[in-house]
Formats: sequence, C-alpha cells, structure tokens
Amino acid sequence: MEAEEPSMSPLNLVQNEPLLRVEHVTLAYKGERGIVRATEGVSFDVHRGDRFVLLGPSGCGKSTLLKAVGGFIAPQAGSLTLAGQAITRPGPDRIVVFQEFDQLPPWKTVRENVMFPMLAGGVKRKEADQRARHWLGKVGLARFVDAYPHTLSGGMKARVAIARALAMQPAILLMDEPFAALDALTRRSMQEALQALWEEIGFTMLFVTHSIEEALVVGNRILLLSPHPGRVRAELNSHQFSLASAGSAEFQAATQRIHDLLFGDVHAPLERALGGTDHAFDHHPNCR
Ligand SMILES: Nc1ncnc2c1ncn2[C@@H]1O[C@H](COP(=O)(O)OP(=O)(O)OP(=O)(O)O)[C@@H](O)[C@H]1O
Repeated sequence: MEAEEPSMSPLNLVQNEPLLRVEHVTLAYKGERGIVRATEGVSFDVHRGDRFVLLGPSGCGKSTLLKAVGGFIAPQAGSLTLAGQAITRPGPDRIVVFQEFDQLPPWKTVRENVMFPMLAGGVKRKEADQRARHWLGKVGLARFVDAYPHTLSGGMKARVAIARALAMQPAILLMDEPFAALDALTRRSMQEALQALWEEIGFTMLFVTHSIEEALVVGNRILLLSPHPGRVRAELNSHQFSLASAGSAEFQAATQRIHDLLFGDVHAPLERALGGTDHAFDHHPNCR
C-alpha cells in the first residue's frame, strides 16, 4: 500500500512578501593573514516557489552566501530574514544538499539514512519511516529503500540526498553545487529529476552553481556575482529555459550573454535582453 501523503510545508503559498530576504549582506572570514571578505553588499529576494540560482566564478562567495542563509555564519553587515524572522542559527526550515553524497553513513540503509535527520529532529519513528518511503518513491528509489549506499550509483546517492532533504519539509532547500561531481549524462538526468519534482511539489530552492547552462536549466531567477569579494553584477529571469531548450539558439545566446556579463565586457548594453524580446535582464539595485 502506498504511504499516505505527508502534510507539506507551506510550499505553494503565493504571497507578496519574499520568503527569503538578503539585504546588503557582507560576509567575511577571519584568516591567519587577516580578514577575507567573501561578499560585499549583496541583496536579493527569494519568493515562495522560486528556483533561485547564485551563479558566478570560483571565489565569488556563493557557498558562503548559502552558509549564511543556512545560519552557519553571521553577516558582518546587512541582514538575512526567512519569512520575516532574522536568520541567526541553523534550523530545520533550511536544509542544505551538498555534492558530497558519500556523507551518507554506509552502515545505514537508504531508508534509515533518510529517516535519520527526522528522528534527530524529534519526528516519531513511524512517521519518519512513512515520510522516508514517500520521498524515496518521489525520487524514483522505491525499490531501493533497503539498499546500502555503497550499492548505489552517484546519481542514486544524489536522489537519496534530495529525498532526505525534502523529507524534512524545509521552507527552502539550499543546494550547493549538488550535481558538480556527477558525469555529464547523470548530471542532466538529475537536473531533469529536480525539475520534475519541482513541477510536482513546487518547493522553494536556492541553488549554487558555476555552470551557466545548469543555472539556465535549473533556475527561474539567476543572480550573477563577481568575485573577490562577491558583488551582484545582474539579476535575470530564466524561467523560459529548460533542458528541452538547451540546444536552441535562444539558449546559446543567453549562455553567451551571461558569459559576457560574468567575464567580459560588463558595460555591454543590458537592454539586449536575454532571449531577445522579454526583459530578462534587470539592473539590480546594487549592480556595479
Ligand atoms: N573557511 C574559510 N576561511 C577563510 N576564507 C574562506 C573560507 N571559505 C571561503 N573562503 C574565502 O571566501 C571567498 C568566497 O569563497 P566561497 O567558497 O564562498 O566561493 P564560491 O563562489 O562558492 O567558490 P567555489 O565555486 O570555488 O566553491 C574565497 O575568497 C574563499 O577563499
């Protein structure tokens, strides 16, 4: 018998207030050789149901921003709020998926791995078991609930990590280059799987990548960051793209345009809209 569908977190609500608000955030690390400023004055809003992507070259502070949203580091300046509440510490409303899927404890089955953080968070065993089976089914692993992680492919481990995160019913799913270590074909199928899940469930996601193509396929909004320290270069819409459009001329033009914005002539006219006709590029309030 199919597990009863667990109650969902407020995923499909439409409200004008952003779910996540990042305002003028400066993040820094204290190193042996002094302060390393990772981001400076970064602002963006993530609304419910957004697939919001942070895109930029290595060192632009993407992971650091995600850690700050996760509540693992506090900003030196600026503020981060989730549903109007200041983010001051980690919480089950923000679950991070990393690319290191080998962090799945190998002595636990797939189902036990998914149950583990729920049990740690106080969810009763029966409900955790039900939710684990439900979400493993959603990511296509219903037949593997009793398998051990070492018997799974990289893509399957990624699916377990996503099921484990969604089973926690977070308000926002934080994904830090989750598919970067996968081969190209598996990466593509994971992007497809994520898209299908999002269409079915409509969760909110903040996704970090340095791949322009992945950002266009996965995201509906993309924030472009420049490095050292990370500053907002532009914010754009990308809802018109999907894996199906990945080979199109419009997709290629968008890829090139983003590449130019990130690495090339940043003063090229922004009104040359992504994909031609709609106003995909916005001047961000704190673009430099
Ligand atoms: N724990 C740390 N201690 C000191 N400096 C750090 C630490 N973590 C990151 N940094 C520095 O902060 C800056 C931003 O790093 P971050 O990892 O957030 O960038 P990123 O855009 O995610 O890069 P990548 O794509 O390579 O992961 C870099 O200059 C980096 O060297």
